[in-house]
Amino acid sequence: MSQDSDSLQQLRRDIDRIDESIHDLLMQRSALVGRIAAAKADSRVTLRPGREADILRRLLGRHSGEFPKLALVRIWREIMGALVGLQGPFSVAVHAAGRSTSAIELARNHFGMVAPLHAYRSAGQVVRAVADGHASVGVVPLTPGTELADEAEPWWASLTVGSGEPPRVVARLPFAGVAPAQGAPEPPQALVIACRDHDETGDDRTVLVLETGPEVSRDRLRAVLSAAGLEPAQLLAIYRHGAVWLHMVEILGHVAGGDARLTALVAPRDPISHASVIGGYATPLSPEALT
Ligand SMILES: C=C(O[C@@H]1C=C(C(=O)O)C=C[C@H]1O)C(=O)O
Repeated sequence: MSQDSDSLQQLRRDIDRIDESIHDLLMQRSALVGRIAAAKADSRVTLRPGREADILRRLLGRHSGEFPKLALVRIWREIMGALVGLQGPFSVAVHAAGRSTSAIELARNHFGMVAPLHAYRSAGQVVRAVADGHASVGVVPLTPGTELADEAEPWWASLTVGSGEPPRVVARLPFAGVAPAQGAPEPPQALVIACRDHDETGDDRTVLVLETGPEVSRDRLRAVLSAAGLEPAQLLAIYRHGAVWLHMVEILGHVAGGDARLTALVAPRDPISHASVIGGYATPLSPEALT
């Protein structure tokens, strides 16, 4: 026979009642899935990263009380990951570089426990798996500021070409990251690709690939972008290949492919000979937004 006090027993009955309410609502939320899937019948990809970001921002905006925001985000990531998987086939291709499991962890944390993950040995294989429809989305590790020279073309360069609905960058992980512990290395990051365009959310970043001649400094590139009205947020990677340099750059805001500022970038006297939008994403939540 339990020794717990009557008041504890009563509190536990309250918790059981609340759990059942949460559970009922979860089942109700899931019951909408058929209608949601039907409304997307003409779309190859059911995932909507922009909508998911809107939901999380809205909930965090109304949140109060003791329950930790990070835990709130994690619960909703699990719910949304499960619901995407109920709308049709959904799988995640991950570039598991070397023995590192960090991209797999990022993918699990974002897409939840239910989504099947498949590890690939190269980022190029991940892009192909997504392009061919073998995977719904791909997760490729990102180390901002990466410099590559004369190796095989990086995966992101291949997103500038392709017809039909080629893979595009649609999210940056972690969407809800925590600040690294003091002295600890930068936490792992990744980009998510899928065969659809990013939906504007009102707080977004755009990823551009810029082609220049050699010896274009970061400062020069920043100046040229700013002069064209595009605010560079971060230089994500550079690929130096003989006389052709490719730069993957993150821009503040949502920039559509046909934006006049992109045309202005490729002016005859400027160092940029080609500019392509390869995707975009809802700006990830800052660690401050989660405390
Ligand atoms: C339910 C939808 O499909 C997916 C699941 C979502 C959810 O569980 O809220 C949100 C966006 C989509 O990734 C939707 O598009 O609204």
